[in-house]
Amino acid sequence: MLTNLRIFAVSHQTILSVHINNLCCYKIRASLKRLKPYVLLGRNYSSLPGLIGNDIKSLHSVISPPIAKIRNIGIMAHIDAGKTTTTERILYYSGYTRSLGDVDDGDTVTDFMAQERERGITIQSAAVTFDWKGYRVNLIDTPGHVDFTLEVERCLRVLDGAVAVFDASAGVEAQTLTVWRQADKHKIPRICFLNKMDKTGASFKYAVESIREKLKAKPLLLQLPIGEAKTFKGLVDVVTKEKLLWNSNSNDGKDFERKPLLDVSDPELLKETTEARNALIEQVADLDDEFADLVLGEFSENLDLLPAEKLQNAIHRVTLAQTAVPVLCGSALKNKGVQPLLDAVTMYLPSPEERNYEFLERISRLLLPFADQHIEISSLTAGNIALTVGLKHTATGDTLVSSKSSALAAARRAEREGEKKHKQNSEAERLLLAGVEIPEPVFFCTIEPPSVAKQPDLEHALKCLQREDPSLKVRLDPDSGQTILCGMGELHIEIIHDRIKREYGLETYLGPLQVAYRETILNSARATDTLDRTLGDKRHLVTVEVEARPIETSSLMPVIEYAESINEDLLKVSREAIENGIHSACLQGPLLGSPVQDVAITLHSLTVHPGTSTTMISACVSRCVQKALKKADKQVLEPLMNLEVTVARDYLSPVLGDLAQRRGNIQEIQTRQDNKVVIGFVPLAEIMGYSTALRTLTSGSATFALELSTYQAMNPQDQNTLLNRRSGLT
Ligand SMILES: Nc1nc2c(ncn2[C@@H]2O[C@H](COP(=O)(O)OP(=O)(O)OP(=O)(O)O)[C@@H](O)[C@H]2O)c(=O)[nH]1
Repeated sequence: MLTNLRIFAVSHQTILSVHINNLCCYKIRASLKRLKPYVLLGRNYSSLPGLIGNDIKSLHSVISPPIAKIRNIGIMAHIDAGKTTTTERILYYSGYTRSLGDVDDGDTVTDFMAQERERGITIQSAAVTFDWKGYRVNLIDTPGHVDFTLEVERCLRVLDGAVAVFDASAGVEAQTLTVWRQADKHKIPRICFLNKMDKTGASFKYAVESIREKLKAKPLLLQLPIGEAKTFKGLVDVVTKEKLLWNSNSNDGKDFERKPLLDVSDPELLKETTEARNALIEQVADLDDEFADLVLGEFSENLDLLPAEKLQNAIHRVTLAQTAVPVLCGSALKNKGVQPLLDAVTMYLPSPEERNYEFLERISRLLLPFADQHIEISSLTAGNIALTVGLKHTATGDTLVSSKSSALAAARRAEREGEKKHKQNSEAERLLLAGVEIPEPVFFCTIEPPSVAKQPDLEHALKCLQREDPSLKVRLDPDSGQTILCGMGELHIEIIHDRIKREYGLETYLGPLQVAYRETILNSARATDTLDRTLGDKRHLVTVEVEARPIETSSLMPVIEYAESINEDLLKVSREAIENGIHSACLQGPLLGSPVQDVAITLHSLTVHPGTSTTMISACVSRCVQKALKKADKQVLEPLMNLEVTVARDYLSPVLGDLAQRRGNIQEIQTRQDNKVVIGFVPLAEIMGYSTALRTLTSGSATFALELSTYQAMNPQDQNTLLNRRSGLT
């Protein structure tokens, strides 16, 4: 009986606020735009179980579980490894959904932005909450496409653990490496799931080796596959020495058989499993002293007697310490191996308590996310993930606290505790969540509203989009007055364009996509400048002398130095104006108007007539710095990308030939089953539209991943071609 439930809808602009995790707001907004109804519950939860019929099964998990029973986990992987399919299976087996969603049919729960369903990829992270065997799991599905790295980073910082999903036929792929490094940075315990064991070319051994070699991680083999590729039909649980077989007549994989391995029925498999278990025990004992004591003492005579639970506890500790990673396998698509994966999530990944985070947040309205539904709750225990609405100034990366004084008190307490323990622990115990690292956008293009009257609407839409996605930058071109969008890739900008249309009803026009170049100088140059202006009866007079010189360290911000002769008092009052002037000059280099990097600016002299405004000082310094930059020998820097192309053997030559024409620099060609993996560098300018070209060259059989490596100097010939093209000479 659901009479106490109310349905409400909110205008999408009010849903821009974010809570601890920032993750779910987009989803609300995307759904609201599609006018989905939202379920709002009253505040008295004592009667909740009675209220909820079996129709809304997942609402039972509204009741807060003890913190030890909470798991905040993310799923991360290379594009197309099967994250979304795995998530869908998880939701189905946990009883959260009633039918199996399919990415290929576009009806998954977590990929619910319209573009995601249409393109079959994950762009924004979806958070869903479900229960599994008495545990509350908050699960965040993260995007795999390189353009959306920031979204992944934003998720990782609130996770207590993660499941890394791999395509068992490909092993560790480029994007997995990037995400793995991010997870290392945030010290997130992980387990690995080797998915697609049913696929032709799937190899458990190969995938495990690539985890060892490429991720430099110690894999703990908790399962062995029974069969591979077409013959894959189940798994062996190495810890418990049981055989798990999925009934081939069952469509959804819900039912499977778990039987102890017996000498009479499976002598070979039992032998292999015993060997794997002994190896696992040895490996864990090497990493965990408490377990080593057990193994060397009580159970040294017969490891078979060592209870599975003791081994599981030790694996949990080792996973938490991140000295090794449990490895499991299965096939999400063929509905095999997902339930044991869920068991492993609850068994081996930590609770928020074990991760030592503390939250203080007190917010007026809290909502629990259930993908397409959001339920208002009165309170939430630490470690959970929730949404809040109506905040006006909070942006991605912020930490919310109830008051400044409580934040200060908690920070002081954390510091004291940090001092009491080890110094190196204090970072983990820091109260404030670290902000997200925002990657520099490498592409830009102009964006225009359908009419001048719509410019304010466009500005509003861009402001909202930027608050949720700091990797999107918007600036105004000072010369043309046009609005410029800067993003992470072609797809990123295309999606933003699409969202402005769908969510804000604005048909905008994009200019051609351009590469974000940078500039630097190759030698030192000095310049002097004087600004003398009389405004009303006030004379503004400034004279400056500056020197610009190249520096070795890679820095987008100019290093600012002052000569000793500069008057201290004058510097005190005008330092901010001087630095503003220098920064604004370095934003627009003399060659292409691109940001200038790797330079130091020294102020050699400064004279200011009394009464001169700081704005005039800024303007004079800026003009003088630009003069100096212009005098020096200049160099264009272009974004250089790491490229990894996986291609069938037969198509290797055309791919290599094409990359040579794109100024590609091949570092290595690896063999991966029947495929070749080409690893190298290529300038971003040459790789625009590459997905279409690659598809044509290889009849659609190749995939590729791109990641910004660095900014490199262009050779003189390429630089001349670019400059001539920009000035309209060619
Ligand atoms: N053979 C096989 N194919 C699978 C399996 N799991 C997923 N796939 C297929 O792989 C493709 C990609 O699956 P997704 O679940 O969308 O992968 P994803 O990692 O979420 O992709 P992004 O959201 O774009 O990062 C789809 O065509 C799936 O049907 C599996 O276990 N076996």
